[in-house]
Amino acid sequence: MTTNTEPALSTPRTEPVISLRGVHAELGSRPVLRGIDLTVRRGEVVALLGANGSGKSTTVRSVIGQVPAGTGEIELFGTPQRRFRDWARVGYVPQRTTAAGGVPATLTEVVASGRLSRTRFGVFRKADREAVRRALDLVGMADRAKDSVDALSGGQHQRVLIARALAAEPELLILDEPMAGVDLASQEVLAQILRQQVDRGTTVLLVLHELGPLEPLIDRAVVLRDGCVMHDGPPPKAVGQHALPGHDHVHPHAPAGAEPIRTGLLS
Ligand SMILES: Nc1ncnc2c1ncn2[C@@H]1O[C@H](COP(=O)(O)OP(=O)(O)OP(=O)(O)O)[C@@H](O)[C@H]1O
Repeated sequence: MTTNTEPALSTPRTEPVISLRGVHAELGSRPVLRGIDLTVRRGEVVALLGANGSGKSTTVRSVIGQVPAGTGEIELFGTPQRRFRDWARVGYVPQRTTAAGGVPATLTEVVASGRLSRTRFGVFRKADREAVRRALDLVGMADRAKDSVDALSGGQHQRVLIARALAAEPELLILDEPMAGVDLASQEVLAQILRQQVDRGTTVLLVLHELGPLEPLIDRAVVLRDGCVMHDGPPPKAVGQHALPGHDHVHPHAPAGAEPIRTGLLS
């Protein structure tokens, strides 16, 4: 008899939740993604990094079908994206939007819109109303449930958008720069919320400019440049732009007006 002390090959973590192979995409007839390979496995927290315009948002938007992929393959939970219908399993927090988009709405109404995918014909049952309340509670905004989203700060908006994504109790969370325009205190709150989700086994793909307070959560960093993957591996260790591989660097003895020395991945 043999005793198997190795983890089973079928451990949930090996299951790809997102899989992109050779993905190309064009926007305005300009190639923006030029052969992206990216796999995110169940339970992983993967940060997508890169300079402005390197294709991070386009990559996540292609995953959720907002940008049509030209060539290449995209799979979600092992199903080709064009056949994937189970969108309630995916929570998405877009980049730099306000929760209301100019439409008067309460926090509950905005968060409830994220639950629609779990309802039958848009009818909210008790379990759905509870899920909405729970999502607001998770982001610490339950006491503001009936307030208008117009009255929120940038960090609070972001929390509501995360609650909207959490309302469907997704297995995969995709967040596009969740920390952008968010004050430090709210960043800590957002990091705490994400930590709870990760502890529950939620898979996370997030676009970041720098790791910041999320650094301890990140399993892997994928760095893009000009629509290509430049690095896929351990996240950079320290916090801040200077810690990221490849920040632009002007040598102290360089002549005035000299071009920055491009040191690597993020330039
Ligand atoms: N709708 C569009 N039409 C044409 N080009 C676009 C469109 N959206 C984005 N682009 C271009 O595609 C490239 C990649 O944009 P994308 O938003 O994916 O980059 P990013 O890495 O997320 O940048 P940032 O960090 O500034 O958000 C950029 O050059 C951008 O100008």
